[in-house]
Amino acid sequence: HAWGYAANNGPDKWVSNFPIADGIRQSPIDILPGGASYDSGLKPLSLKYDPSNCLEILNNGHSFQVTFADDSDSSTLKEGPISGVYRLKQFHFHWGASDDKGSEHTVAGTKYPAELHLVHWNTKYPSFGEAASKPDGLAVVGVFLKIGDANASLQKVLDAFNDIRAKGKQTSFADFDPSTLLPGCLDYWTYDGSLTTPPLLESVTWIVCKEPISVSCEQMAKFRSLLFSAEGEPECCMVDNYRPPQPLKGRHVRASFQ
Ligand SMILES: NS(=O)(=O)c1nccs1
Ligand SMILES: [Zn+2]
Repeated sequence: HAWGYAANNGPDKWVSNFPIADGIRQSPIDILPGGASYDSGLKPLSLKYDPSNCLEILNNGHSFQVTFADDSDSSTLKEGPISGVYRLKQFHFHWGASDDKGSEHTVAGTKYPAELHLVHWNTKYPSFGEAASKPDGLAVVGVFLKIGDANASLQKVLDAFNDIRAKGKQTSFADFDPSTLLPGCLDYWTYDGSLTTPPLLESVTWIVCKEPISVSCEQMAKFRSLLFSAEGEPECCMVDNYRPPQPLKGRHVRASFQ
């Protein structure tokens, strides 16, 4: 049976099919602000996204994902801790069954109700697939979600959910600017890590924003209305699709701020 987040196929079981699960640069991690060292050499993030690159939204059975056209350098991440140009491929979220859990990264043990991942690949490689197997191949920007005011930008994404309730469903999704999902302050922590879902490849430069964005509890309920299951299968709510923090194994976390 394929990997998932249930007791029989969840994060503790992934190592049997993906031994790198016990590797030396696995993600997510618990970020200890006191343990991160300020690096004045870290540049501000340069994120430039073109809403016309937005293609579709899909339920892939693990999360929902908004995919972007990545055949040109019109939606890119530059600077920050990385060198070169990385193209936006997709963004997706991880969330909990209740507001007390759901994020993958944690901050001094604090779990947020959800976490946004904006996935970019290094254009020194020919494609996402190629880049995903290289140590400097991917850069993922992580943004925490915190319960508060409803998020108008996020609502545009949630309004598409009726068409993608079940695994394998997708629908067109156009003219969305993902930068409207970023916090006002782009201070970040950064460390070398991995994909947090199988194949768990150790190819990700993680860039985790210190400042969360807001989400209302009604909007969180909408996340939880999606299904892990496909049409015609017994309904299984898509919740708790997060991997818990992994051992740091001697890695250093750097901060872009003091
Ligand atoms: N959750 S993640 O951003 O590390 C990711 N996993 C697979 C593709 S992108
Ligand atoms: Zn993710």
